[in-house]
Amino acid sequence: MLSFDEAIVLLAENIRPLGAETVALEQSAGRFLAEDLRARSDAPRTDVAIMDGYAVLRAAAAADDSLSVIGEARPGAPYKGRLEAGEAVRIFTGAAIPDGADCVIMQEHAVRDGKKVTFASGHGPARHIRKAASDFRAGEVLLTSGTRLNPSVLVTGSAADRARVMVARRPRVAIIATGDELTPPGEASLTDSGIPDSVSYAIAALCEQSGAEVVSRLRCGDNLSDLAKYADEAVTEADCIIVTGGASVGDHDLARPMFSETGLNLVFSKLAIKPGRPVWFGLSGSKPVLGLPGNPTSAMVTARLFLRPLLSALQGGEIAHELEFVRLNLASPLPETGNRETFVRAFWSPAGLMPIGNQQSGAQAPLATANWLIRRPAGSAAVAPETSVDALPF
Ligand SMILES: Nc1nc2c(c(=O)[nH]1)N[C@H]1C(S)=C(S)[C@@H](COP(=O)(O)OP(=O)(O)OC[C@H]3O[C@@H](n4cnc5c(N)ncnc54)[C@H](O)[C@@H]3O)O[C@H]1N2
Ligand code: MOO
Repeated sequence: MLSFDEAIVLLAENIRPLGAETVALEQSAGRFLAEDLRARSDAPRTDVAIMDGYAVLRAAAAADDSLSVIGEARPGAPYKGRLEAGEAVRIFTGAAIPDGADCVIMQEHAVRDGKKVTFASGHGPARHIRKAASDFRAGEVLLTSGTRLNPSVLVTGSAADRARVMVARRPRVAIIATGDELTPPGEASLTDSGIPDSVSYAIAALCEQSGAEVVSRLRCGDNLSDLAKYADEAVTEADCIIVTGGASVGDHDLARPMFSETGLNLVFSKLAIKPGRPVWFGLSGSKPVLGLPGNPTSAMVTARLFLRPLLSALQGGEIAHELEFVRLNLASPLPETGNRETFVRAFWSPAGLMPIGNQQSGAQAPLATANWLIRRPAGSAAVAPETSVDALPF
């Protein structure tokens, strides 16, 4: 069986970015940049005040000197003249420092009397000036292609002063949940033995969160001709197809056979990981098809490990960026692992990572609490609390 790392290499080798389009900046949130974004001007464009107060020539503004207030500087409305010794310009945070000034004295230290201002001693050595281009310079690359425009990144992107940006096309995803037993949530208890389809909703949410557009989400019983029809439609309408369940070896596990008419080049199936061994990946023509195990915990773990990187790569993102494990301390012991690399579900507590009690692949309730995956190599010995482990936000 292939390892997780080997499978990720194969995934990366088989995904090509979908292409790009230009959108208005206000439509770019959550999208992946498909160009390097360069600054159009320096930021700040000039030296600016970082406090409300008075711009002065510091050497000529000793305590109790009375200075003439010769004008005002506001952000976007600079004082146009030149300031001489003995003069002050009323200034507000963000305004350009007038020529001749080298310091802003906060208004809390000022006593204003008509056109005159004096400063009490004790306003300290700070000049309260942000230097021109101290944030970035004109022409500097602020964001590189492949960067996702999350809210903070959008500040940087907007500051580059561009109305339109080139972004990766959103992958159109079709989700097919397989299993005779599945019902829409709200209907299972009305049947004798149905269970709510809990996985496809979560997978759809993960796709949307990862920048994709879910164009269809179907539930289908274990009937090969129906499934084959859905497979064909999905490959026609979507850029990427996700199948849940039916991944294993049972007589009713039809996730791969359903693509036999449409065509499927299997890239990997069955990995030496726990949970999620039956996860599989292939291409139908050039379109990626990812099969997730039906067990809800296995489905979500494999979606985190493979679906997120896959959707990111379709949008020109870095797979490695989606799989940045960090070292964190354990709050409680972990038992030895078996012969599969193991991704332990855990949550973060003030004492460190706390593995969830129920580690079964079919568990659903713990998914409400687990927010980290601890990665443990196959054949790891038991470890004590305080040990540091590799962990990935889940
Ligand atoms: N003889 C073997 N049996 C199994 C093997 C194996 O290697 N040999 N692998 C086991 C492992 S590991 C897993 S994981 C499961 C997953 O297999 P499938 O992908 O075929 O999953 P299903 O059989 O379709 O379903 C498993 C389980 O999950 C429930 N399920 C399925 N879909 C959903 C959904 N959308 N929402 C909620 N729950 C769902 C389903 O009812 C089953 O209980 O196979 C082992 N078997
Ligand atoms: O590998 Mo399956 O996901 O444990 O139960």
